[in-house]
Amino acid sequence: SRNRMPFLQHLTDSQLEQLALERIIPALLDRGFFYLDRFLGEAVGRMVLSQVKQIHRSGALSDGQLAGRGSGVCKSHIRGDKIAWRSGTERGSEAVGFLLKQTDKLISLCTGRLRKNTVRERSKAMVACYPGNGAGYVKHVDNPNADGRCVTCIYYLNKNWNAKEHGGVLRIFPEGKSYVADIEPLFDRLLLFWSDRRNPHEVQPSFATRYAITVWYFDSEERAEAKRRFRDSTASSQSSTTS
Ligand SMILES: Cc1cc(NC(=O)CCC(=O)O)nc(C)c1Br
Ligand SMILES: [Fe+3]
Repeated sequence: SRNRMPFLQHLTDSQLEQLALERIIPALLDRGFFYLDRFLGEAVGRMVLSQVKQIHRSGALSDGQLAGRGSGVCKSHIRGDKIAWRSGTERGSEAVGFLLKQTDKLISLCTGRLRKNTVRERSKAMVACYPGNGAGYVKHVDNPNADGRCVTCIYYLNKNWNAKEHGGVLRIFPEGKSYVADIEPLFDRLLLFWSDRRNPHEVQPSFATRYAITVWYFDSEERAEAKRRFRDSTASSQSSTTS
């Protein structure tokens, strides 16, 4: 069918392995984050972008949750992104599915050598769009309280992005380091970073439409422990209400 993916996978499995071993693992160990350009290649990157634009046009993107509990501040000043979750198997999201297949391979190559625990699970893909009204995303940590998320993986889709004019830079403040890392959300760029307190980050105000796809990879042990804590806490709260 027209939608069949041109399986010209940009990086072969052996290239992904070389990338993981020679570049990603050393960077994650040394600095805690890593990004590379031309992850999927022009053709497949464009397919992902066109599918994300279609998701946006179809009105499927909803307002991102508030970072702080409805603190009265106008919503768009805390988080201006509009989001939609995709597993990558939906009609019209085949290219997102292909991106996830590539990141799954890459992450499993990395975490197998980086962590004592395996990374077996991940979230769905979160398709995000900052509408370009000056909204950004306040400085935050993705996983401050051991909810299981260990690697944040963001794929950027913005052609001809000029940070001087459009803003929208992702600024990471690596814990304990004297520098910040400014990452422009460029087309076909993949960014990986530890999701915990090592990497507070913010999205600076964006003045053009800014698309990104984020997926979080879970450390199975930490995820299981977080679920246990959640079960205990809800059990105890139920017991208190019945008593
Ligand atoms: C839903 C959600 C999104 C994000 N996104 C970013 O940090 C922006 C990254 C970028 O687009 O460069 N972070 C958290 C902790 C949650 Br929750
Ligand atoms: Fe974040």
